[in-house]
Amino acid sequence: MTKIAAIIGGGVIGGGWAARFALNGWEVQVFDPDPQAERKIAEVLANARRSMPGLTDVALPAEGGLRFCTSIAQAVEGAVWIQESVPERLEVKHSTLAEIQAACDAEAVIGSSTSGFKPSELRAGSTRPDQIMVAHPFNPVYLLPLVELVPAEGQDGALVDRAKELLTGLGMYPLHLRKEIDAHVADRLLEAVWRESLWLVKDGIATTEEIDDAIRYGFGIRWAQMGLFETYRVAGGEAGMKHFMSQFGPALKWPWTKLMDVPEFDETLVDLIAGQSDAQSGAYGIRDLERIRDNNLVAMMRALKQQDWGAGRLMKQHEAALRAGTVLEARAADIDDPSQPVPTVHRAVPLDWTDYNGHMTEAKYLQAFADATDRFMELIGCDAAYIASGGSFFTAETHIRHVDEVHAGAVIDIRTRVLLGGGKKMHLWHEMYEGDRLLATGEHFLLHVSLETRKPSDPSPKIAAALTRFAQAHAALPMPEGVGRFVGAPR
Ligand SMILES: NC(=O)C1=CN([C@@H]2O[C@H](COP(=O)(O)OP(=O)(O)OC[C@H]3O[C@@H](n4cnc5c(N)ncnc54)[C@H](O)[C@@H]3O)[C@@H](O)[C@H]2O)C=CC1
Ligand SMILES: C[N+](C)(C)CC(=O)CC(=O)[O-]
Repeated sequence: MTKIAAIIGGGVIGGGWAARFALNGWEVQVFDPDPQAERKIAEVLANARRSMPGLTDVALPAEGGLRFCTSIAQAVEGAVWIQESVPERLEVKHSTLAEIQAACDAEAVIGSSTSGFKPSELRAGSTRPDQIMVAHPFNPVYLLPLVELVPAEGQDGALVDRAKELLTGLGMYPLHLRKEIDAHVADRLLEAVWRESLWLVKDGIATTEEIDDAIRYGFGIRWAQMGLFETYRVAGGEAGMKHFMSQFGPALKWPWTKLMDVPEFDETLVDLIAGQSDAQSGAYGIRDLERIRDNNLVAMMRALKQQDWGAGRLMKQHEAALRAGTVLEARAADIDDPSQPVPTVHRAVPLDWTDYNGHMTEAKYLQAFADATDRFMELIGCDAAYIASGGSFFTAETHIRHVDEVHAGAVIDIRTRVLLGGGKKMHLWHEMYEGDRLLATGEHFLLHVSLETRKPSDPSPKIAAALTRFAQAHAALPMPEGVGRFVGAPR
């Protein structure tokens, strides 16, 4: 069943939420009185379409529609999730929430993006206070998985569980805060760093660029993968956290910090910071910086995914959920009709698969075809358990033809045919498509081997039977154009 999300306030954060929902297959209804909102959301969505699908190695669901509404009442109609992202002023939040509740389904979740207000403050004067909770995201909402989910004391547990389930379904990480507090958890940390940084600039100790360098060349990278406490545990050496605390704890009482004071936010400070920021980053437009940020975030999260760690582990779990129940999960025996080429890859082109020519780079064609081969091997029973028992296939020869271009964010499908399958031999033909457009073909000859002797050997009877089943069925198909081609340069 199609799910509907209402986005009330479509600025930086509302636009990010709209993209997160739409790219996960939800229908999105937006209300924002700003005449520029449609244009701004279209730009955020374009960035999201380019970057977000590359987080997983399985394609996201088909994108949901985006509809701009002329009133809050129209936007919340039929919505099971309503995300309020209006400016951070309590009276604006209150009037918006009242308008939402006057029209929305009583069962819908109302999440507020507020960076600082407590849910009890948001709910004051509400007709159905139990429906409202804080769902505080991080910019860019379409890439960063964290959402601080802050219910008020005594809030309906079933609704909180439903909220968590829906957010998890969007590939997000709901961090359920047990107690409400001003600015939640993450913003308290960020505010502390922000305040101290303002002091460092105001006092002429460091420029905005030097402070950014202090973060991005060092502890920022560390934080992205282990956070604070785990990082410090490691820094305690073999004796761990206790040693770390006894060694560095007393430093907290040294005059290192001005964290309790806020520098005067006068014109001089604003001009000083803004001027340095212009000198540091003014050569780029905001949309350029957004794209640079997105490229880096996707590459970092994909690296963490490979390590099965932190935000990367979450991406892996989301990917498994996307794969569940699709043909990409089937086994050979589950494929009713083996007469057609088998779908082996269904994914988007990630940003880091593209090159200086602005399209998918050649090495990644081999990776995509290798993934298709791995998937086909798994399908016929040559899975991790079989390989651990000592048998596998080695590729002996590969021929790739690049037929057409493909760009970041595009969904590609690979369909695989068996040209020859019998005994030790497996001759595969992969075709890569974007929709109906043929992008590339891959022809691969593989031999079954014993991983002990490293020599060709017969596969298990089960694998042989599954391979033969496809080979015989595919033999009835016309021979694909390009089979057996070589690079025919004139000599
Ligand atoms: N910008 C950030 O880094 C983050 C902001 N937040 C929170 O998200 C919320 C929104 O912040 P931003 O998106 O940054 O602000 P923004 O200024 O970019 O967007 C606010 C949008 O709300 C619209 N708006 C104003 N009154 C409205 C109304 N009555 N009904 C519907 N829309 C209305 C405005 O036209 C504007 O497009 C705030 O509560 C903020 O604390 C949360 C996480 C990060
Ligand atoms: C600056 N801010 C308080 C609005 C930031 C956030 O709320 C979260 C973020 O994305 O850093």
